[in-house]
Amino acid sequence: MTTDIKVPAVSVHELRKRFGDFEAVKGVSFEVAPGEVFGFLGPNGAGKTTTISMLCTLATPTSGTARVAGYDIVTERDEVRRNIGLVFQDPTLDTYLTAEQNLRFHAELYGVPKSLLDGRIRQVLEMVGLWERKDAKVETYSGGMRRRLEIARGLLHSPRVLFLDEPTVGLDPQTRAAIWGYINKLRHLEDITIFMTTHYMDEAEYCDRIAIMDHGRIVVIDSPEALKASVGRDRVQIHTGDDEAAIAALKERFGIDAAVHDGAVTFAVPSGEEFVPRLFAELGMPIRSVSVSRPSLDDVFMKYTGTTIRDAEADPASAWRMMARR
Ligand SMILES: Nc1ncnc2c1ncn2[C@@H]1O[C@H](COP(=O)(O)OP(=O)(O)OP(=O)(O)O)[C@@H](O)[C@H]1O
Repeated sequence: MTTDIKVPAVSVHELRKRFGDFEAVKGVSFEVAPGEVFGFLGPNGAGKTTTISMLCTLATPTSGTARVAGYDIVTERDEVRRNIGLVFQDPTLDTYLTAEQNLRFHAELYGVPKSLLDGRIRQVLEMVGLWERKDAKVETYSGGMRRRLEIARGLLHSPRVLFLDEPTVGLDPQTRAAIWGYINKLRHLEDITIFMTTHYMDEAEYCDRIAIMDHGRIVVIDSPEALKASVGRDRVQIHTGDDEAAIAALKERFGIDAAVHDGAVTFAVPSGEEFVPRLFAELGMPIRSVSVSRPSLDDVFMKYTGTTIRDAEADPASAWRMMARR
């Protein structure tokens, strides 16, 4: 099998996974270039973990094909496994061992050459800021430190593709920021492709490209910038003394449908800056403040899935509708 650098890091063709009567992944196709940071975004149950598990050879596809680091995920499993690193949602560290012992154990499994091992352990532990704590048992580590150690372990055997399934879920904002700091450092230090899933829109911004997955399908795939540009509408929020009256006036005078979000009357227009002077001149009621924002990835998610990622997860009725649509 070739290891030519020009081979896509990940290439997927019509991949499907069925559990009994339920098809969790309904024929997805895409490619990830070497060196890319690629993000899978989508609500709970969209099929992200199932897809990533197939790519990591932990689940067998029902049909379709995929290659990771140039190797087939069904017929060349061992080669795929040797060339990938995994950081999954469920921790798999041995907590009664020290950080260094965990790494040595992993290195043995992956056959990391002994001559390289000491230097490599130091390098990955320094990268995630745990070198000073290498001799402490993992059971004494905080949740954030454990996640950092898992990232270090995922990198130890110099994989060509690192899979991260929700690397920051359940962590506080400071630790999330630190983990992203390591991921960004990685891009510069190692010749590696990063494939990750996330629920967090702010994290998706760091990716070179994002695939939005919904109900087992990829609904759109592009860079965060291109996706935001594709929304084509700005978000305007105004504060007035009477929200109901403002919503009625927006409808009557401009034909705009507005609603209250985050305590402000909110609506979308093609060009917010051009609209604001007209708003002040023609709304016919006092406006206390106004803000205009460019589309965010939340707006992108709304455009392509018809719901916000928070609503999709929080609202049982919408969850039910999503189930019914399947
Ligand atoms: N082993 C299994 N048996 C039956 N159904 C499964 C199995 N694994 C996953 N599913 C179902 O497949 C769908 C997709 O699940 P998956 O975990 O891939 O979604 P996800 O997008 O990763 O969601 P999350 O963000 O919650 O991890 C879900 O409806 C899930 O219940």
